[in-house]
Amino acid sequence: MTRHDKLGAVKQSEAQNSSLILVAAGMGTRLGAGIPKAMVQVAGKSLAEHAVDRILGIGQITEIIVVTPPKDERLAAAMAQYGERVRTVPGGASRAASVRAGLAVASSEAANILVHDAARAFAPAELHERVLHALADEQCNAVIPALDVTDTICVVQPDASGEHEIIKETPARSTLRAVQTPQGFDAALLRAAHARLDSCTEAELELVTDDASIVRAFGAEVQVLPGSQQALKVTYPEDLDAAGKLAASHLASNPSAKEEAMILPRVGNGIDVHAVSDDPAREMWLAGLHFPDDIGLSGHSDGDAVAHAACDALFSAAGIGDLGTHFGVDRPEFAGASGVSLIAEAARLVREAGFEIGNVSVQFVGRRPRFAARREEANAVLSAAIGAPVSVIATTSDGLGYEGEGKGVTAYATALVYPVSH
Ligand SMILES: Nc1ccn([C@@H]2O[C@H](COP(=O)(O)OP(=O)(O)OP(=O)(O)O)[C@@H](O)[C@H]2O)c(=O)n1
Ligand SMILES: C[C@](O)(CO)[C@H](O)COP(=O)(O)O
Repeated sequence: MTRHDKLGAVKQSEAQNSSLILVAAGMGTRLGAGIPKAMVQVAGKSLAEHAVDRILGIGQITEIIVVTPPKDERLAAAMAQYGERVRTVPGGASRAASVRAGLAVASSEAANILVHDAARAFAPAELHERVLHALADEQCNAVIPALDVTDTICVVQPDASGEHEIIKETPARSTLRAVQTPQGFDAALLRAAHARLDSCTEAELELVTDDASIVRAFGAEVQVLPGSQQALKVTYPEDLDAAGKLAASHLASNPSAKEEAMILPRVGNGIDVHAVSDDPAREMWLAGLHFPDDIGLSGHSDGDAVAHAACDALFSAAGIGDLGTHFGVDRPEFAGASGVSLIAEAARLVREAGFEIGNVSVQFVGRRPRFAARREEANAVLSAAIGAPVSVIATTSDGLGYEGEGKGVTAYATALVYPVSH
């Protein structure tokens, strides 16, 4: 009786249903993009989207479970574009915990389960297919792709003083491989091996770096296939250059992907209201300009409603919160900051989140200040602050409402941003 039979599953053909767990919950601390790594944009698409796009054409993979960053719904929202075949589940504090979250919701019908890193977003469909093909063999219950290593690899240990590392051993390079994903497993085997980790602490799970090692520790044999240079793991900022080249060569050799690569812009709105101050000495700042003939707008900051509305529109377009999120109590350096410095920082944060700014348009409603003569000046100041065109227009409200009575100003802003590769 084979191990496979013991686990109670019987392979019938290569056309067995398979689930794929795409682990995409990591924070990407080594990449340092300021957003979860799977959301980082390369050539107009997030890493998670690149990964899913390469898998969708494989009919044998009947469901793709994307394990998303816990407490962050943005990636799950982005995955809705793929329909029912792609489902999402929040991940855990470690990669292993995230795989377990995926396993908990994977279909019990699946004969095989592939586990794949979103960080290896450019692993070609051909690699997934070779893993699935290997699993179709009755004797193979676990299979991974791996590359030969080109460096000499040594095992280290602390020296007697504990201050330095010394070589413990240098294994023969010909016996070493650099392990990749997708890693493929008989579903029952993977579930049983992971069940052994039920009592592990978070710290213990953190030490588990892949699923093949879990399955091997459980006693199963793991087959090793030749890996793919395209399955590189985006880990450090330097890896994004290589990722950009892989995305470009995929587009060049795949006309349908070229059509799909249309970059969709995103818009956001923002509104801000400030009352005219009771203090006749209060300076009026609006749209980045000082209006010496007017009484200023009240507020903790300079009261620049135009700049504040523009910030919220930018944040909303990029889906990264609002003024309170970014200039709240945890950033005291921005307490009371000028409108121009806030909008400049908002633009920096939007770019850090993987977007370029198309333009920002703001209209304010108020009796004062008289704006038309200084419109070009305001546009120039605000455009320079964000590095993209800003246009501001003004209107009165025909004497109606608080704006018409000269008691306050309302600003309405719209921003357009579009994803770019880092
Ligand atoms: N808690 C975690 C940690 C990692 N991963 C996923 O596991 C894969 C490999 O992890 P890694 O490259 O280390 O990603 P991060 O943990 O995001 O990176 P870092 O260690 O630099 O923070 C990635 O696709 C990552 O999203 C996950 O789903 N859940
Ligand atoms: C699973 C993996 O990609 C195989 O090489 C790797 O172990 C993941 O490591 P990471 O530290 O979570 O990036």
